Amino acid sequence: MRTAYTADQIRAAEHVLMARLPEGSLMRRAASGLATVSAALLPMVYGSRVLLLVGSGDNGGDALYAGMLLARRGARVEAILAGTRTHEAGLEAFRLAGGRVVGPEAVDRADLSFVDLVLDGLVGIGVTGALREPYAGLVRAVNAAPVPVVAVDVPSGVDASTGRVPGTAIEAQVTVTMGAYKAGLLVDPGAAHAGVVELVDIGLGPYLPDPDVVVLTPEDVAELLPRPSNESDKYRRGVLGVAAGSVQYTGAAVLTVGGALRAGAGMVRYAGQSAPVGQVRAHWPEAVITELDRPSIGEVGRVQAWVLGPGLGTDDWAHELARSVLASDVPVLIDADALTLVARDRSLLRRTAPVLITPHAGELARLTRADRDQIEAARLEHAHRAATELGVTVLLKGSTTVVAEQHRPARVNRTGTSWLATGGTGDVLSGVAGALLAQGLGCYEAGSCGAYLHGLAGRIAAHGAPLTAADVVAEIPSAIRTVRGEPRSTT
Ligand SMILES: NC(=O)C1=CN([C@@H]2O[C@H](COP(=O)(O)OP(=O)(O)OC[C@H]3O[C@@H](n4cnc5c(N)ncnc54)[C@H](O)[C@@H]3O)[C@@H](O)[C@H]2O)[C@@H](O)CC1
Ligand SMILES: Nc1ncnc2c1ncn2[C@@H]1O[C@H](COP(=O)(O)OP(=O)(O)O)[C@@H](O)[C@H]1O
Ligand SMILES: [K+]
Repeated sequence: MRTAYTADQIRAAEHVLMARLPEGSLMRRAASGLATVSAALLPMVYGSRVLLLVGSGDNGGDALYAGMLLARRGARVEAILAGTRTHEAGLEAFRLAGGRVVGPEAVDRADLSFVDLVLDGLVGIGVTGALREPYAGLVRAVNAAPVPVVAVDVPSGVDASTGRVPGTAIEAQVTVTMGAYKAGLLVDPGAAHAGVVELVDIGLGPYLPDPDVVVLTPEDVAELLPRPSNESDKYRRGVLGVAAGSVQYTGAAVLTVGGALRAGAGMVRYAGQSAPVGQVRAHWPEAVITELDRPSIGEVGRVQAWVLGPGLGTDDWAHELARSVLASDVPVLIDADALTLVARDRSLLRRTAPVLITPHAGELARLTRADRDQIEAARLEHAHRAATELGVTVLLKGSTTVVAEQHRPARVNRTGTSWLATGGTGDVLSGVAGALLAQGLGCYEAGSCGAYLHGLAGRIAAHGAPLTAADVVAEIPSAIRTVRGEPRSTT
């Protein structure tokens, strides 16, 4: 499990560690890691040109000490001192090693074309709000130039705790982060600015509290995924009910059922009207089907969980069917049209069995009456707030998927690909996560493992080219084999 923390958590841990060490030793450790990563990005350190952007705080200090180490190895290192102050000891050490201070005009396009690497040490976990001048102008100039950038600790302009980017922010190829991952490096929009994140161990580990954010590894997912045993039968493995699809949206039913079957449900019971029933029957003879003549699941038979909503419509029939599903005593995953129904009628959420909702930012905006852009800018905060306010587990979809539940670290998933931004892939995710719920995983585990597998299946299906939602369904078994470390094909 990869764990990540807020700026305050990091600061508190650093404080304790620093009190036990001689002054400056943490910064020396940080700078040494930074110089090592930077050197590896240069074809040859000796003779290469490195430009440091140095801000007024310790982030600038890290950059200066790393610049000192590179200068000692023969690099031509220059520093723009952008702050009103500069880390004094760092600057002295930098100068003694042969580093030169230059004016801000060094970021002119012509000058940058001679630079092999920029180290961004303007601001780290100490940032507040949007980057101010002259930092913002320097960052714009560097972003516009074709020069690789290593961000020190956090890309300047990214909020380390939340991943918010309230103004300009550096676009780094690599971010060398000190002591522990910052949550904002793992969540968009911040993550998109960070590039590859390299962690430098400065000995902070024992002093860190419970994490704010967690990222699952393939090993974590493999351990959490249910696996049939000798005693298993289709009922014991988990039966999922699917209430999805309508006359207008028959495909949603097919995709949800497909996602569920491929993700290992022992059985899928599909309940719907005649049009989607015909389609589901044609595509998935494995599904057990109840054609509904009234909006009730009374005749459907026992299930261990429900998926409610993809393509269901929002008319009175759909509303009644939603009420019937939510009146059951098993976990329910609520998606798509059913989220619109819940936004209109919150009383639908009054139940004791668990609820997992799987909105994209627009759907969450409707549910919580927040602004869509604000949700996308601060995904962690909004997912957590919705989980607390609604008393449910929230899986917020998008380029970074966030799974939030009250009193637990947010689980962040980035296995996906932007090729997944196509109609119907969300229905597949509902089927996958629903199947995991039916197999006995809690909402938090089913949501985070479902997002992981769905994203990975999308990546395998896309392979650098457009995909369809049906392709994602087909690759779910490959994704499961991949996390289990089994060969993808036995042929
Ligand atoms: N404390 C330590 O011993 C260690 C600190 N480390 C480094 O120290 C950094 C934190 O240092 P600081 O606490 O000094 O904070 P920073 O260096 O991150 O930033 C603080 C400075 O930035 C300015 N600033 C804040 N927001 C700004 C904005 N929007 N526009 C322009 N200027 C802004 C502030 O006025 C302040 O001078 C970490 O990110 C890391 O790089 C590492 O060396 C590890 C050890
Ligand atoms: N830019 C992106 N990068 C990675 N994954 C994405 C991106 N955009 C969308 N996705 C994923 O694609 C799926 C789209 O779901 P959704 O918005 O519900 O679409 P639909 O309703 O058409 O099925 C979600 O799993 C989401 O996380
Ligand atoms: K920085």
